[in-house]
Amino acid sequence: MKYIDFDEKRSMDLVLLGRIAIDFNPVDYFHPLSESTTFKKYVGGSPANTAIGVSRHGLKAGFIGKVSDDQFGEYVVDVFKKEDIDTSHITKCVNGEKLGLTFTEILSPTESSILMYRNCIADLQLSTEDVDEEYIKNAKALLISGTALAASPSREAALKAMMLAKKNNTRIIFDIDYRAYNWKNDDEISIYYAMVAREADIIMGSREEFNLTEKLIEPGRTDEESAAAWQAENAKIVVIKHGKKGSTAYLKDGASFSIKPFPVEALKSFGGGDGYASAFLYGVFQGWDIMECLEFGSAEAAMMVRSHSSSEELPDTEAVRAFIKETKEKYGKMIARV
Ligand SMILES: Nc1ncnc2c1ncn2[C@@H]1O[C@H](COP(=O)(O)OP(=O)(O)OP(=O)(O)O)[C@@H](O)[C@H]1O
Ligand SMILES: O=C(O)C[C@@H](O)[C@H](O)C(=O)CO
Repeated sequence: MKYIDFDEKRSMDLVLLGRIAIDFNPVDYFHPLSESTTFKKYVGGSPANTAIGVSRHGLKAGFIGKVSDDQFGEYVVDVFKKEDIDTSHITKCVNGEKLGLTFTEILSPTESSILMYRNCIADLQLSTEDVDEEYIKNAKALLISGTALAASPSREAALKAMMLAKKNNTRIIFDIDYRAYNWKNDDEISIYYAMVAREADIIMGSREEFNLTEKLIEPGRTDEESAAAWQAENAKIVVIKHGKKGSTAYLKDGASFSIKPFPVEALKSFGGGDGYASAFLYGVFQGWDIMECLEFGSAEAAMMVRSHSSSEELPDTEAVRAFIKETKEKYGKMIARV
């Protein structure tokens, strides 16, 4: 069942816009960051992780982004090329801006935090000249990561991409993806998040992220009220995530479907969201029933919270299927559904 009417003739499935960065995750985890001495380097940044995730499922993905003109910029672009992601619209900074670095602290499976180095940052230098109408026109969908809206000129670049997507019938996916860094205040967050949420066909975020989006419109909405309000605009699917409590997809006809997280022994509490988005969106592109999309998303998210990276260990389609099968054999068929 198709929830979103993608133009199947287009060569690219999904173009993602936002940050590519680097994660340094401690090898000596379960210690405070101040005590960790050894880190493993991975591609990071939510939309970059999701680009890798959907590409491993076989979607044809491209990326609009800005990287540093140095060895780290080369590293992330090389990883994308190996992952078969189109890098033709990733450009280099010309004024020495640097790629974002994220040092992660994994204190315990449930207590993680991220320390981001995002001053003079490459990804927020993306500008309107970097956004090409033909590229967006050739894609079935555009995913905008909310952090791209945090500051100019990236903010205008993201809004231009959104406007061109609208004009060319490219479906818009909004991953709210809130990161406190680089935002000036909550009013700005609400102004720019709401602008994109109004135009989006699919909106994905946590309750906190919907609260930030709705601050200047109507604070205090329930999940049902949020879904109905965005569906009165353009949204066909609204996904609201509640971390370990699970997540719910709301459809335009008023129906809602919920899923619990798959039981796993987590290593860290971050990285699940991008695995979730990769697998859920893959299912939507395949025209699966919404419950199958949710199950796939929840399964891949669980696989990623037990992994050390948020990118390198993203699974392919067969691996997610195998994980679902094993988990159901172990815990019973309906374990994942609310
Ligand atoms: N301990 C856990 N065990 C299994 N699944 C989990 C666990 N924690 C989170 N998940 C899964 O990951 C999904 C996304 O988690 P969360 O709601 O924290 O999103 P997020 O904030 O977007 O994540 P991220 O930190 O990756 O940005 C959840 O909906 C759930 O399916
Ligand atoms: O920039 C980020 O999104 C943080 C990342 O470094 C990390 O990959 C993550 O938290 C994934 O959601």
